[in-house]
Amino acid sequence: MTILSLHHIFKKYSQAPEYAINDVSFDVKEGEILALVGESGSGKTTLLRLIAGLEHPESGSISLSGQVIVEGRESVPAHERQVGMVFQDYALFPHLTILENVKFGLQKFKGDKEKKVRETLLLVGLKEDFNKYPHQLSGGQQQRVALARAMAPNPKIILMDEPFSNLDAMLKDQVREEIRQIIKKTGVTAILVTHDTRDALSTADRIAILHKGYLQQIDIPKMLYEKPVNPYVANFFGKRNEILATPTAEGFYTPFGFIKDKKAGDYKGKVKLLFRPEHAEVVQNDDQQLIGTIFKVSYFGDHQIVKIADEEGKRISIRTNPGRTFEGIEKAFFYLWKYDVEEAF
Ligand SMILES: Nc1ncnc2c1ncn2[C@@H]1O[C@H](COP(=O)(O)OP(=O)(O)OP(=O)(O)O)[C@@H](O)[C@H]1O
Repeated sequence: MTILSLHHIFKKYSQAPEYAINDVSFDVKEGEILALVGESGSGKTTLLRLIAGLEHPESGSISLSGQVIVEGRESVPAHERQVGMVFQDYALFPHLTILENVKFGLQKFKGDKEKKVRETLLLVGLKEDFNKYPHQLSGGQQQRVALARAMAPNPKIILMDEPFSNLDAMLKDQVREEIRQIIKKTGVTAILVTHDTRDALSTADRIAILHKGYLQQIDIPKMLYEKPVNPYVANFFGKRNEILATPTAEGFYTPFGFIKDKKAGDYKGKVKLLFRPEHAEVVQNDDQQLIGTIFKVSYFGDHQIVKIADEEGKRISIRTNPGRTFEGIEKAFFYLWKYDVEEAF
């Protein structure tokens, strides 16, 4: 069931020459985790603030839980929207204890506040002394307190702005998984803003990609990765290799050799063959169609990237398993098992 709907939202800041948000529409389902991704300035934070009621659009409407909260310039004030916010720097009050910080979010709560605070802190996995102050906690623990404070009043949706950006790389992987589990356990709907594609891919059920205030695509991670609707989306999740090729009725001539493919007959001018490093395979047998010079092999623990150059020195990258050795090997045979074709000019 849909819990949040945005319809044709436009937002322009008064001093800015361009719209920060351009005709953005999408729905979020109940219990879903949606990641808003995009490079700096793409409009992620603006969109989050529009949903929270901290900014107002020029036009468009937003509904939350069946209630229209924004209709053009008319809107329900932020504090009446039942939206929980987790800020990038957690925004915990330094002079309040963990318990008091979470209790602060419950000012309008009618029941036993103390009990609710303790229940929520346990829910987010905090077993610490609740009378500690924020500075006595690790980054990951502070984030849980911020999440508990946002969740305690039972909001309809939780909005998280760059929730993982203050954590170091080691902690990040663990915290991402924990936060996802907590959100899923409670069944709350969440939108998180991130510029890190790994955050989005590992935490979200669906991902929305923004570029210059325009929504490019919203879909499950696999679809964004495998079926990007445009080159911007395709390149957002890691660069793709490009090989310039000449099509014939039988296949594509490339600087690395000939690729048999009847599909080539559909093209007239030069084309680009686009593929990700994991969509090609380096092989030992020399009856393969493609060959190049090994330029560099980089080891990353769980995989290796082999850079292969054509005669002019133009390189492509192929991912291989970490056990392969390339010592003393000059030439590599490879094939592409999946690629897109685009007209080159
Ligand atoms: N208060 C403001 N006044 C004027 N322009 C603003 C304001 N806030 C944001 N903008 C502009 O609106 C656009 C979108 O900004 P926004 O902060 O939403 O992007 P973002 O994707 O969240 O970026 P970042 O990842 O850097 O936080 C940018 O061009 C930005 O310069």
